[in-house]
Amino acid sequence: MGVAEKIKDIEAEIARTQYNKATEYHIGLLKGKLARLRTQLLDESSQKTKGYGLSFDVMKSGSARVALVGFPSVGKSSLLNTLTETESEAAAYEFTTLTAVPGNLYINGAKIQLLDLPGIIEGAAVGKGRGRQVISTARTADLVLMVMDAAKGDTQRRLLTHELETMGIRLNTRPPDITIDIKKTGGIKFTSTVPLTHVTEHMVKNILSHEHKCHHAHVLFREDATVDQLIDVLEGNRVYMPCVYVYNKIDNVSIDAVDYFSRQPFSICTSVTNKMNLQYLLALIWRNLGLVRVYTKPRGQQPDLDEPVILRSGATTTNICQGIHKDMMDVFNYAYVWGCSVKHQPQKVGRDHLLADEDVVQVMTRS
Ligand SMILES: Nc1nc2c(ncn2[C@@H]2O[C@H](COP(=O)(O)OP(=O)(O)OP(=O)(O)O)[C@@H](O)[C@H]2O)c(=O)[nH]1
Ligand SMILES: [K+]
Ligand SMILES: [Mg+2]
Repeated sequence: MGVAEKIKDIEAEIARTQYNKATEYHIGLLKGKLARLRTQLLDESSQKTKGYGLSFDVMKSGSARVALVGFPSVGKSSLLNTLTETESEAAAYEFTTLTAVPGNLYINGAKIQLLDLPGIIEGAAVGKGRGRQVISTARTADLVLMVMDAAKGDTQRRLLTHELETMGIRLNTRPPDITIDIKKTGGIKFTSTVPLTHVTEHMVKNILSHEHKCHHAHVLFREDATVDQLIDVLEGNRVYMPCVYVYNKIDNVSIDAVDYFSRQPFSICTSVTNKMNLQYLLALIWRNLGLVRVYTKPRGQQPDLDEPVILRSGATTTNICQGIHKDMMDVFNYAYVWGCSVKHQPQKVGRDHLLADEDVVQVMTRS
């Protein structure tokens, strides 16, 4: 039996087993086995491409990458054509787009890569061919735009989320707060700092020893995590990224449907053909990428507000200095900062100061 068939078997067994206190242990082990097989499947396919990964060969460019993922003919290419200078063929038949097509978005002075991808269908993650390649490419993005046909909305969202999860993508959530420290001896030591309602020590030990052949480790739970979250930590090949759910073609549905979709978490309704809500979409993309604009101010001059330096959230004074000149940190003394990251305007800060969006920074070098 091939790996894909084994996966199907276990999925079917999990689906037909009713979840309760008596079965949760068994289901936990099955999930562990399933995760192992899925990782094996991912590894196998990347070996075939000589460790190159499965993804489409498109260079990253700009400050971030946003991937368009969705069923065929939901309007991904039409969206790329409307928001960027790039032309990607759009048409009324399914699977019009056959490869990855990059375009540039300009938001708040930042250049962001928008990546059009072929449409995918249910089973893409375990099937052969382009579906896996699409999701592998989505794994390299900083944000996923899940584009859907509002007339089919909720089902598409559920099915696609499952496909992405199968390939190790976790949307709109943080990595679980679990640490697993592999040891040489001493057995498995299990501790938690909070009461656990989803897993037991027995289950954790069994998943570690059966599926991972790990018999000596310190396991620490700092949150009430589920068995799926434990498996995510054990498998270790997960990517965590934000996702915006785009319900497109709202020109085709009732106002009640629009109202309903708009209220779903991380969601937006658009009509590409009628250019409805596209400005708000750009604003949502910006917010979810968490980029930071920083303006530099030369001594004795006004800051240059037309040319922000674009940094990732979590950027410090050091990062902006490195952006100005590679040897800047050698002569860095301190910096003055104006903006939301400081209490006093300006405030003197050191090299590890955390910058906020729209801060102004004046670097003072050692004389
Ligand atoms: N009514 C309506 N039609 C739209 C909208 N956006 C796109 N379309 C139409 O939907 C069809 C498919 O659009 P594409 O942009 O090719 O869709 P796609 O998701 O890129 O499709 P694939 O590349 O085949 O996966 C085209 O006929 C578009 O004109 C919209 O907002 N409303
Ligand atoms: K199409
Ligand atoms: Mg397309």
